[in-house]
Amino acid sequence: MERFKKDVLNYHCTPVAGKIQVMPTKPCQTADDLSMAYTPGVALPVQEIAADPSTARLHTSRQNLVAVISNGTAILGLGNLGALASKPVMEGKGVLFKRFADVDVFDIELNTEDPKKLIDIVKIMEPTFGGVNLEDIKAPECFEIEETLIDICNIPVFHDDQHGTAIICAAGLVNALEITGKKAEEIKVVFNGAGAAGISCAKLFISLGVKYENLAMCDSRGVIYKGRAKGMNKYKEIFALDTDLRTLEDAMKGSDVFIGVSQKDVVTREMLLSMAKDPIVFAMANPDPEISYALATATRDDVIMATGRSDFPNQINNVLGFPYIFRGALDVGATKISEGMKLAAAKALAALAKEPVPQVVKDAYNGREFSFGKNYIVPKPFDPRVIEWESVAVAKAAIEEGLATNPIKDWDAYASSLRARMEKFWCRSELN
Ligand SMILES: NC(=O)C1=CN([C@@H]2O[C@H](COP(=O)(O)OP(=O)(O)OC[C@H]3O[C@@H](n4cnc5c(N)ncnc54)[C@H](OP(=O)(O)O)[C@@H]3O)[C@@H](O)[C@H]2O)C=CC1
Ligand SMILES: CC(=O)C(=O)O
Ligand SMILES: [Mg+2]
Repeated sequence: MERFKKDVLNYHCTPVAGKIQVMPTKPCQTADDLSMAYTPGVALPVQEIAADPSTARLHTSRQNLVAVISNGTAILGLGNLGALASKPVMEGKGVLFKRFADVDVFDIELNTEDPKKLIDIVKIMEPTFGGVNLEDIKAPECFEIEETLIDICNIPVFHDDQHGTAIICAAGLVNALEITGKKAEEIKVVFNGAGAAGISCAKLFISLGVKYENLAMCDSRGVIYKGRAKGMNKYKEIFALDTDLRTLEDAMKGSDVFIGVSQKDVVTREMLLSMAKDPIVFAMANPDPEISYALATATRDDVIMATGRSDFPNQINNVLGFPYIFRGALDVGATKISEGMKLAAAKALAALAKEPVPQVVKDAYNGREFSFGKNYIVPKPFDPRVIEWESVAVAKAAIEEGLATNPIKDWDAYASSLRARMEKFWCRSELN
């Protein structure tokens, strides 16, 4: 552990501090270049944009630029540690946006817990960005912030902890159900965590067929039941059960699925043993899950076990969502990210997990073999096919729903452009 800590801090400190920088995309070597990049030449695109705002797409970096915005009130599962402390995570999101989907990011950490102030600041910044990714903003404020910004902005606004998480979790659930032969309409599901991630995942589970009466949601006070007075809000109220269950331990007995989006180590061996046959456990709290991978798999050999971490099988993490969803949305100039676009992303991920896995993916994971089954229910983040499957699905859904201001006409050319983006990060021979 000490060694890991040293390596991680060293990774962040050297050779330069932090994880991301800004690079020019045009030459600036000569006086002529300077005349074009800056004054007097720059006046010309200024006038073009003033006359027709849609040309900002052509003359500036806006359409490939996403704001990753946090106030640090729910940093991973570490809690409210403030805006400045959230910066390593937000820079990390920037790295993943770039590495996996060639999207540029400015990370912006805002020193306010006032939703109205945060909304006003983001709205004021709309001319700068092609999209806004809200991150690690705690519930319930995150819901009002996102809902309002979606209404008042003409660019996609997406709270990653809500929808990115829900999309991957839904893809994982669909495949885990297929492997265990269970049906969404019949399963008993326990959620631990009724915040940004929990509420959004639960809503998507309902649209996949899970029944409200079979979904027990818990928060830091235990089961959310009808009539509970303390620690409630209107988002939790939707999932309040008419039940005598009061604790997580009560809810776990006989359940088929456990979704953890809360805190580390809150699920015991006994709770896992009390679940039904072939339990599905997505313990997604970061950096440490609700029950460790080692304890869960040592306790039950019939468990399908997933965590949010990179170092165990089945990483259910929104890294498989936000880069590709924004890639598709930006490329068609989507004004919003709709339910249809989210569902298209989840279906694409679930389907890709059933395809044979190419060598480049195995190489990225020390030569390990992957095939669809209980230890491989969603694609790996280092799978260069995800961009084509997921971003294309999202772009198509945006067009079908009338949300695209710049619809794609030539899908083969679009697929080639996505491959070209990936060639910046993988060499061509690896991708073939
Ligand atoms: N793997 C992934 O891709 C992702 C994982 N996550 C993880 O999910 C967790 C929650 O994130 P997020 O929803 O954004 O945070 P929020 O702050 O919005 O919500 C946290 C929720 O967890 C509940 N909670 C806290 N402690 C406990 C506990 N001991 N037992 C039961 N519930 C508890 C809170 O209860 P109360 O309402 O009573 O305060 C609240 O409902 C974090 O660990 C985060 O890392 C989040 C996004 C993506
Ligand atoms: C992965 C992520 O976004 C989180 O844990 O908050
Ligand atoms: Mg997050």
